[in-house]
Amino acid sequence: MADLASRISKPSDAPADDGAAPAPAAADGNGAEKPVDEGTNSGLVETSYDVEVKLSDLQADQDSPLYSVSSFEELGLPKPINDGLLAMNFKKPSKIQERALPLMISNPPTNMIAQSQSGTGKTAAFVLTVLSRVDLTKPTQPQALLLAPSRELARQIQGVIQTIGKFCENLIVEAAIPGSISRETGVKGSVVVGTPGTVMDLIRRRQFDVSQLKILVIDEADNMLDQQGMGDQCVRVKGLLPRTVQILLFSATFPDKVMNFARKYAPNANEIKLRHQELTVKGISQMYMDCPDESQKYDILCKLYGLMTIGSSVIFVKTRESATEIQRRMEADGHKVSALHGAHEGQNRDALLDDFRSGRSKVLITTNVLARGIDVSSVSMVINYDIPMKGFGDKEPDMETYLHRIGRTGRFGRVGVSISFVYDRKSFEALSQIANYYDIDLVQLSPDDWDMTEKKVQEVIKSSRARPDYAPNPLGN
Ligand SMILES: Nc1ncnc2c1ncn2[C@@H]1O[C@H](COP(=O)(O)OP(=O)(O)OP(=O)(O)O)[C@@H](O)[C@H]1O
Repeated sequence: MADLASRISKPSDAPADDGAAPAPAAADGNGAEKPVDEGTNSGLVETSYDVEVKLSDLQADQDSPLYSVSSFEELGLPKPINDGLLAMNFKKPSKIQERALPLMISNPPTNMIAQSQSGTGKTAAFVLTVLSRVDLTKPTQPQALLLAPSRELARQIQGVIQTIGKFCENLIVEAAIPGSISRETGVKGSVVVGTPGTVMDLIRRRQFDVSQLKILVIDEADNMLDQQGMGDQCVRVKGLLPRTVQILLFSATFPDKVMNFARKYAPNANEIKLRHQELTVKGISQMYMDCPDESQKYDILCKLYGLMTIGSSVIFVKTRESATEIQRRMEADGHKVSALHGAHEGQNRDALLDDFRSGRSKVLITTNVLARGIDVSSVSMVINYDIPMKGFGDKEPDMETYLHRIGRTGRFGRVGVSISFVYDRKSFEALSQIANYYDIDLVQLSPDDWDMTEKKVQEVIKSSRARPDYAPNPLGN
């Protein structure tokens, strides 16, 4: 407890936007108050003034992971790819894009292990490399394979490739996730994005010809290569590919243990690494809620509901059962929430996430299945209802999962809030270790001072509006 105590700011010590994105440039509107969401019982109110943070300001700040000096044109990518970037309104590369792309697109192809904070544009970095390698005169010959840990992330990456590649004639991008590839035709695209199990099945059944693959990308690579998880499958997939394949491994986190394995998996790779103290995104204000005991967590969550619906929010819980149970109770209490986890059918999961992306649903309760990679820019709050733990018997805090979960907000220079619920010595100590590891000062919220809680959280959320120089994401998020 002492550790966490040294890491926290009491409500009166620090402004709510401590550690948030650079100072807001302007406030417009008159600050008039209006009810947040009729039909909720939170009684919270929303002030209507927006605050603008210009992306161009962030990209001029040398300390920002979005900083860069060059332009996409300088990379010399083919015109259809540059046109795709223009259509996305990507004006300048982020730091990871600027550093990694020249190394990845050069010839002869070299492997890459690349790390960069959540929401800083790793996807576009590897997607541009993939597009630069594909020969569009062979549209049905698989040439690039991208692996991701969840069907949602695979679908999202497929969408990004299709969007950036929309001017690349004959580009066919297929998703290799359960139920997506017809048994009769097999894989008939030049780019394939999938989950390892399905990809493995397709290759084994000879429905996916990998003989001409030039590039293998593994997103969330530390998770994918972990021997406790999908490591074996990724090793087997690689064993079936041509030996010359270029391997790109990307993640926001690379614990040392996995890094050693990653170096064997992608030999002689260029490496872009960060220290763990550099991993948190400034725009995310990290807070914690000091709950008196476990039974009160649910009531506190319901009290926060009004704030959660100002933008969109994700609530992370430990198990599928508790996701379903919290959804049931919140709905019974008149709140509108969705729950997405691995027990749902694939297509049901797709529909739930599509609703959340489009804003039709604003509060999503989920498990670690959506902790990584999912990019929905309107998410302004993440709640760790349960602190992420790992190891047999949940003995240690899961540092990586914490970072990925809170990274669902604060995407590409936006601001957001994360609130981690603690209620006993174990959860307190786990969060304290996380705070020490990443060198973060967590702001304490108290359920006994609801006015202060509301003020601190609202101050951040209010400033999380879309930037004026950033076009809406063509994926609709
Ligand atoms: N150069 C750019 N200019 C403007 N927006 C960008 C640029 N590159 C990426 N983005 C946007 O930034 C957001 C976050 O990017 P992305 O999803 O690739 O993050 P990430 O680094 O993969 O994060 P995570 O570690 O959470 O997977 C996306 O909405 C993307 O469209």
